[in-house]
Amino acid sequence: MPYDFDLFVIGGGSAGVRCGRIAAGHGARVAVAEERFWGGTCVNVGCVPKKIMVNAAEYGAWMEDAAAFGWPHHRHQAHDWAKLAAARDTEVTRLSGIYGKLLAGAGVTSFDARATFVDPHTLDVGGKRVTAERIVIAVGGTPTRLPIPGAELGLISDDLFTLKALPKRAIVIGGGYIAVEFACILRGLGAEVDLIYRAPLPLRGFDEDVRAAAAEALAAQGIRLNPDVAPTRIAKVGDHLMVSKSDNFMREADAVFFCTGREPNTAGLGLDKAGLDVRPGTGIPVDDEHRTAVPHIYAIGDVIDRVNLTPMATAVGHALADTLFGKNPRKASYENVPTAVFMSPPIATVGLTEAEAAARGPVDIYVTRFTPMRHTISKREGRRTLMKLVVCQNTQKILGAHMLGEDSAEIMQGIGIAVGMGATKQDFDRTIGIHPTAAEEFVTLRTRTRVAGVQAAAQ
Ligand SMILES: Cc1cc2nc3c(=O)[nH]c(=O)nc-3n(C[C@H](O)[C@H](O)[C@H](O)COP(=O)(O)OP(=O)(O)OC[C@H]3O[C@@H](n4cnc5c(N)ncnc54)[C@H](O)[C@@H]3O)c2cc1C
Ligand SMILES: NC(=O)c1ccc[n+]([C@@H]2O[C@H](COP(=O)([O-])OP(=O)(O)OC[C@H]3O[C@@H](n4cnc5c(N)ncnc54)[C@H](O)[C@@H]3O)[C@@H](O)[C@H]2O)c1
Repeated sequence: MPYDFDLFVIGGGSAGVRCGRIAAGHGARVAVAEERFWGGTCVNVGCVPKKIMVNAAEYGAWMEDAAAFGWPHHRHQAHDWAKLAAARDTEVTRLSGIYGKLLAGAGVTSFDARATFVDPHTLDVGGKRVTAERIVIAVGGTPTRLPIPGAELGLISDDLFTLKALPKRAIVIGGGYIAVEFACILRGLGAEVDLIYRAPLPLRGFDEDVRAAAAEALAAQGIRLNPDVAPTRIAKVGDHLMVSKSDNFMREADAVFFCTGREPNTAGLGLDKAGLDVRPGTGIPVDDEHRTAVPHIYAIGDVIDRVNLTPMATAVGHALADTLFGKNPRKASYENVPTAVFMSPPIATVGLTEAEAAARGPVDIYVTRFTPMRHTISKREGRRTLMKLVVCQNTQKILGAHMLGEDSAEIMQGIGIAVGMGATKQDFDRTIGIHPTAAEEFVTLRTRTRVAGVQAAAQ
């Protein structure tokens, strides 16, 4: 039976647009449906508007730093939220438009509509029946709220980008990427911020030294840290909100943000009609070729809930299109994915944490902390840089590199190439530094700080 399309992609975000565009470039007849905004989360309510706001938040402190370098101190007025919002929205609209145009340019048929399964090869696309030989599910995820009384009074990450004004006092619940980034944005723009998280340190999953340094940096910029707290209730008291838990913990604010994770957008997609049995709120299971349990249906990006990052989504979408239509079967690797948390100062990392590496065998640990040159002059508190290398004792390969400090994300991209190529500590040591930079510390870490993982080796 002839199908309307060779490939139908559900979702016009990072993963879906790349997959559809590349498949069309290989000559496939492709359609992509997007129900909300072209470019998806990254462009509209994620990486892009977030990074613009991170930049905005940093400028305030830089203006103060500049005074120590002889510049007049100009920070007499409060930040102009409306001006920032307008500039941000203009950029987001521009980028979202580019995503739409990229598809049109590649010859993809675009549907501005929601797509749901009717049967394994048929979709309802905004009321129209469309068939496809292969289907890629790239529907992303949605922010979640905690199931506590008053949760509906709280905001989710999308809401930061539609707020009309900076809340004077904000509570951010969560200790992950979005929570710490949002806490720094709000604080940097002038809000009083409480960060409430259930663990002793924020950023579970990151290296322990980095987590401790992150907590220090957050506190130094005036963010009130509330570790080991799982809130149980939000209530409206007069014109403000109160977050509480069962003992006498209570915090008041004008806005409460839930930054407590995201869940895959599988609800109402008709997966059962496609023959897929997926538990609500969980990622769609796929094999290592991103094939679901139904062989002609694939799932990529945040909807599989594996590594929820834009470059991972696009890499996988691209590889899948090359595999299916480009006569170039290949996989994007989930190993050694570099990542950054754009808090202030940012964290960037690639490879294994000390704990992960030590569980596999003996490792040499190199750690350094220092005040970057800019802040020996500015005297700004809480800007100490942390750099760390985790090195396999047997092979001397770099298993992990971690940094908290200014420009860490820019620095870690290059380190990621070296780590991915299997660079050793000796390769790092023989590289000539660029002076004077913070980055040169990565190639001048001469003294081992400690050894870890000896117990794992003994077992
Ligand atoms: C606040 C925030 C900040 C982030 N910052 C970063 C960052 O700095 N760096 C980074 O690498 N990652 C970041 N991320 C993560 C990144 O945005 C995601 O990993 C990435 O967008 C995932 O792409 P995707 O294509 O899988 O999903 P999405 O981009 O979410 O795209 C899915 C699309 O599918 C559409 N859709 C859903 N259901 C249907 C349907 N039935 N029919 C039609 N369309 C449908 C949705 O509207 C959406 O546009 C951030 C995320 C958030 C929330
Ligand atoms: N800079 C970046 O690359 C970037 C930025 C933002 C988001 N992202 C991606 O988006 C994903 C989602 O971000 P996120 O911050 O929403 O998720 P996350 O998984 O990073 O953090 C969720 C936080 O919510 C907490 N939490 C979850 N359930 C809870 C509960 N019942 N009670 C109390 N706390 C609870 C967790 O402990 C954690 O601290 C990230 O994992 C990341 O992959 C990336």
